[in-house]
Amino acid sequence: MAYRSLTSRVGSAPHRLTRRFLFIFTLSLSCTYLCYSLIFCCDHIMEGRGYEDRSCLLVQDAGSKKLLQKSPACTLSVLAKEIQPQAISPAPEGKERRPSEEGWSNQNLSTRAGPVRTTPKTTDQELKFNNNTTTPKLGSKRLPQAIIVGVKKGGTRAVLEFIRVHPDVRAMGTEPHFFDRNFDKGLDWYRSLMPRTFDSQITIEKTPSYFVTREAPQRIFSMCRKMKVIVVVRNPVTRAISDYTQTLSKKPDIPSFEELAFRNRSAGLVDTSWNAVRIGMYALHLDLWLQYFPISQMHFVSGERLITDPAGEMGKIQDFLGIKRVITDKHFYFNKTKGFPCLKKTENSFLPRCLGKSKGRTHVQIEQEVIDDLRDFYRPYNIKFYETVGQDFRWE
Ligand SMILES: Nc1ncnc2c1ncn2[C@@H]1O[C@H](COP(=O)(O)OS(=O)(=O)O)[C@@H](OP(=O)(O)O)[C@H]1O
Repeated sequence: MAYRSLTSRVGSAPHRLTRRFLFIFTLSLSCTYLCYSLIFCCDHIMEGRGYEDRSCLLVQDAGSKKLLQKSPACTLSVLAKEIQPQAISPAPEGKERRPSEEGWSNQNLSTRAGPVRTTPKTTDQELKFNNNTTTPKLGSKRLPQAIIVGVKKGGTRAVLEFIRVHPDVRAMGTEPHFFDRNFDKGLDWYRSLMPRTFDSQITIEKTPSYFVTREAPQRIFSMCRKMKVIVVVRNPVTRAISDYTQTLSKKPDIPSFEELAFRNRSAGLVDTSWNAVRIGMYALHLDLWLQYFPISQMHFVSGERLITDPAGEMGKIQDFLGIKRVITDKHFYFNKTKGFPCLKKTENSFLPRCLGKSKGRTHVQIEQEVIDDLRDFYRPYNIKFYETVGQDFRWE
């Protein structure tokens, strides 16, 4: 008996040791597993939809370019889906399609439903449309985030030349006419024309005919619904005379301004089919743009104030673009010979520069009576335009 209890006590000591060892081993294994699971789980939280959605929302909601760039993956995905011009069928004749109307979603504008619900994937299409041309030192060619859409003879060249002095803006020098004449050439063609930019810079182009091109708002919207649209407007009567003066300088044999402007002069019937007259009916054209873009996404520059107070107008443009007010009155001087404000230095040179000879021409002399009749004709359009824009341009 004494022997049995002795052996059982002697035999249980290593047994207990083994059990203790097994217990500690199991405990440490469990701890390791728990830690691993926690880390593993966190990884999944970071990659989960909630995170992606938030980064996409930045792109969707932010008007500012800087936010766009903070979530590049989403931006790429948004761009790739938005820009497929060949797939956009024209709106039915006489009826512009509103973005909210049915059927629009079939036109590769799936981003309206929101990239927020899409897991960004890099497809061949995306690679094609996105920054695969990036060269770290030179930047990359990007589609514009802001466009000066008009108006012809409003002062669009002055705005472009002034804004490109800003270090955060790069502009295409010539007019690409993509959304009117060259739309068939496709977005790759359009983008290839753009200057190289860094992430912090805005790409901008100007084509004054866009404002009066029926398809332009829809096409621009389908490329980038967050596009910042700039319109430089000028007294429509002066604008028409400026337009006519330009045409006359190229074709000296055209009929007189008066002959072209009126269908029946004595009855005071204005010929609205003449482009020089039609362009100045701003309220009509603006209606089409407002079917796609909210007024807050459009900025209207006074062509008159651009001459009398260029720094003031440029200040407002910089605010609209969400960039620092770098261009101030220090950048301008009034050139008495030219009769216009000029830049003290430009984007590429420290020398002063005025716009070319075709900007600031002496206008053809037009009878005061003709001017008065045209002013009367434009009055209702102007008033409607002031009301819509919320600015009085004082053309009366
Ligand atoms: N700083 C400065 N220098 C020269 N010209 C200036 C300037 N600011 C505005 N303007 C006015 O710009 C008018 C030409 O407008 P656009 O550049 O839009 O013309 S175009 O549509 O690109 O042909 C041009 O019209 P005209 O005066 O009729 O020639 C100018 O009045």
